[in-house]
Amino acid sequence: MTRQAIRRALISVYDKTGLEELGVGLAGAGVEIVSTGSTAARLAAAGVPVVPVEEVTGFPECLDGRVKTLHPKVHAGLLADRRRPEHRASLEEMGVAPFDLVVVNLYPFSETVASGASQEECIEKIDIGGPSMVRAAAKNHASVAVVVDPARYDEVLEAVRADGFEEAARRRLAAQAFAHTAAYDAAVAGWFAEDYAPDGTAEATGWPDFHAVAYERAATLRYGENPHQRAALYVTGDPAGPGLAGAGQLHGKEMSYNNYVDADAALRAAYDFDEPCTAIIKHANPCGIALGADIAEAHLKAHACDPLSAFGGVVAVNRPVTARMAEQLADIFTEVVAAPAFEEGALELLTRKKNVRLLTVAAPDRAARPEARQISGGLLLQSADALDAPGDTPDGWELRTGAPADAATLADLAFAWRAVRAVKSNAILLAADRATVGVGMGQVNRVDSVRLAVSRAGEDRVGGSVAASDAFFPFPDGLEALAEAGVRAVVQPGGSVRDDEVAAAAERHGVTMYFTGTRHFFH
Ligand SMILES: NC(=O)c1ncn([C@@H]2O[C@H](COP(=O)(O)O)[C@@H](O)[C@H]2O)c1NC=O
Repeated sequence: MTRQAIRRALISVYDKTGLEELGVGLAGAGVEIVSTGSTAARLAAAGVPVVPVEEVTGFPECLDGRVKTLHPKVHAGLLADRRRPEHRASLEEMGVAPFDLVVVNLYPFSETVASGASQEECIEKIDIGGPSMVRAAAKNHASVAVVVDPARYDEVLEAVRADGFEEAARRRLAAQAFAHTAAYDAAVAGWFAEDYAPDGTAEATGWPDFHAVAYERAATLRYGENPHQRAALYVTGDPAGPGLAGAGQLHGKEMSYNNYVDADAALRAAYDFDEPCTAIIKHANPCGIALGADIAEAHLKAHACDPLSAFGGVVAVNRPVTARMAEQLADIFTEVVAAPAFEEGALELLTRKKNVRLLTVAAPDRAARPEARQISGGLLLQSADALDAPGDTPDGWELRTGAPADAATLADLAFAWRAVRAVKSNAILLAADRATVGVGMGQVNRVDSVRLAVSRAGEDRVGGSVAASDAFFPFPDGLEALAEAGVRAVVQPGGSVRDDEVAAAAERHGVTMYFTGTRHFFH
């Protein structure tokens, strides 16, 4: 059996988009329509002949709609495998007519939870009969076509005219249907697990004992981190929502796997600041982050940090790209520019470069979801590093050595402290005039990160700069190397057993040193 002619359909939809057109088309092709409550009412109002499901079941819809379609007269009609003579005989014996098409979409459970509705209301929006029909029809796709997406109604009408869906098409519809109910169940199970972990620990630990998030493929990428690796992009929730996965691409080549990784790091850095900020990233590390009076100035300063490394970089900004910034960018080979928007003049200038990828990205919703990292055989979850600890602003800092910093120095230290969060650990970041001048990243000891930051800044710029360290100095050597290079103020978490030795070194060199009491490792 390849095509399965569509003569009888069951329609029960919460989202009534396109319902009338579907009903009119089906009825016009002579399809008998069986339907539930308000779906049937909408169809009837549109002049579509419809058989109420109660007429099929001989049982009234009851318990406030909790039971409408949960009946053998419905489910036998959905589950009978018409390739099997004994199933056909059973249907005849029981007086059950089979369905060829099922069109269902479910109560909006996630939307109800997101609206802040009460627990009772959320529970009422857990669809039971809908998923039962969808799963039954999907299992029995050899005999039944199942449609869960109103965007497919045109295909349904085409199939009706073509004497039904091909078997392969029914299988694809079944795959979509099972993905639909799986995502639905993941949302319901996740919601329950937050409050009612079977082992009772969710409330105490803040972590549900079950974690499932449904992702849908949004793009197939040319390759992964390396050309021999396959890759794809998956999104959860709104495919055009906040953050990089929901970005719109205005221009340029297809995004690559590494473009996504770097653009994500760049957005993370740029959106850590309220003031106009530009972050330039290579291999997930910043080669320049800066604030400016406007975005063009921020870009100029960020680029000046390390023009050599900025070649082929990924740029993110937290303000619309202006024509002035675009002029600055025009001569710099840049892989990606991610911004909330591009002013018209900027777009005109940047689109002259064939390859540069221009992305519009709504501000990432950083604190909304736990961060996940895959490890062999498992997944680590952590709450986001939200930059909202008391020690993330100078008001919460402890002056450990030296004279209090003047306002400009304090502003540079505050900038360096937020910016160092975007640098892979061990991270040392040198800054002047609220711009990075030297970044030491990813070293396996802190003193090497210091040396790297100092050498990248160069003698001219390191003198008089300030430094931030993402974690405490375990020994005085790092602090000494900074002071000897000319750094005059340092901000770091503190908390080492050798804090006194580190402080003594800072005192000796006349370095102002603040402790934040909070740490920003980034691996
Ligand atoms: N209880 C049932 O037997 C049942 N059968 C279908 N539904 C759902 O009821 C909705 C359609 O109902 P109505 O046609 O009354 O608007 C659909 O979202 C469908 O998934 C049911 N509702 C909830 O479980």
